[in-house]
Amino acid sequence: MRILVFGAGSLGTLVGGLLAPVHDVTLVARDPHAARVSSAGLDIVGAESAHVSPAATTTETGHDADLALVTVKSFDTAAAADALADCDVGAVLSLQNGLTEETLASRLDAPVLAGTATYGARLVEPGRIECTGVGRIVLGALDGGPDPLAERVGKAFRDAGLNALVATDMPRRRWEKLAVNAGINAVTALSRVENGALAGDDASELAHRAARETARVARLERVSLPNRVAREALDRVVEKTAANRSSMLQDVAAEKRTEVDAINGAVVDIAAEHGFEVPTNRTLAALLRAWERGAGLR
Ligand SMILES: NC(=O)C1=CN([C@@H]2O[C@H](COP(=O)(O)OP(=O)(O)OC[C@H]3O[C@@H](n4cnc5c(N)ncnc54)[C@H](OP(=O)(O)O)[C@@H]3O)[C@@H](O)[C@H]2O)C=CC1
Ligand SMILES: CC(C)(CO)C(=O)C(=O)O
Repeated sequence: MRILVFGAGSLGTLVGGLLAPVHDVTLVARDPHAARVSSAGLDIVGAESAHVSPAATTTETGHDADLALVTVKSFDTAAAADALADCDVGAVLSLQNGLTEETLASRLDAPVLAGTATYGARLVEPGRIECTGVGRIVLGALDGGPDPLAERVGKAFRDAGLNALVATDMPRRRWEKLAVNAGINAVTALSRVENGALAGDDASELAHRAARETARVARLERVSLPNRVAREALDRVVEKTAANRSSMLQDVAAEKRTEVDAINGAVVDIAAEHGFEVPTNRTLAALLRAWERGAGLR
């Protein structure tokens, strides 16, 4: 399969690198990373190890591919979609956090698949990517149900040895992940604690409230996500990732823009479309945006 990875930073470089031994992979990345991969190849270290040689470029448009993986941060999704509109791609799959697929689908003619990724990735230096945890990629039709395209993509990923599952219930899975991220990411970023600190603390009640509100909005969107399921999913992730610093906490610590707009902000916006108020998500989003403005990031 000819696979274009649009936005090959941490996650995109890892997934593209793992796909490269079997597929024709092109990383669209920034220099000096793109130049280094082009000239000397890519070292994958950590929980996976390999030396691979995908193509790498900073050129955003004019590509021809069977599949485009979108791995830019959620706030760069619209720009990525506009660049992909000037490529010839057969299908698009987002592996991002937050609700980004709708932005892609509204700007692109190619079919857009939904995806979630729990692999951990960190770009150590140009040309060197660390796999910090072997997770799973789950993908499927954006509206749910069986999908031959998703099956083909899932098989292509598994052929390269990736842990990939094709699911027929992506709407529920996306909203469940959103509920987890709405609770854990925002609360850990604002209180500067590891995920495990949410267990049994006052802050855990706040995270649970954000997740419950998200589940309620999911149901308004006709996605079956009971509050209990969202709460249990959050508790499970807190337990399994207790030592993790959430991606949003890492962003805040590095003074980088966060993905709040596609997480808590998306919950607020979609709730508003239904005339529904989500005070916890609204407060968390307002605080994170205030911090971003103060840090000159928006
Ligand atoms: N890292 C991880 O372990 C995981 C990440 N995710 C999700 O995956 C997504 C990506 O995260 P992550 O990989 O960590 O983020 P990164 O910031 O490491 O990677 C995104 C990369 O895309 C680049 N980029 C943006 N626009 C362009 C463009 N037009 N042309 C070329 N390159 C571009 C960025 O460059 P620049 O910064 O210079 O703009 C950056 O290098 C997020 O939604 C995240 O939540 C999900 C699971 C795990
Ligand atoms: C699951 C969780 C909360 C793990 O830290 C995550 O997705 C993130 O940090 O973005």
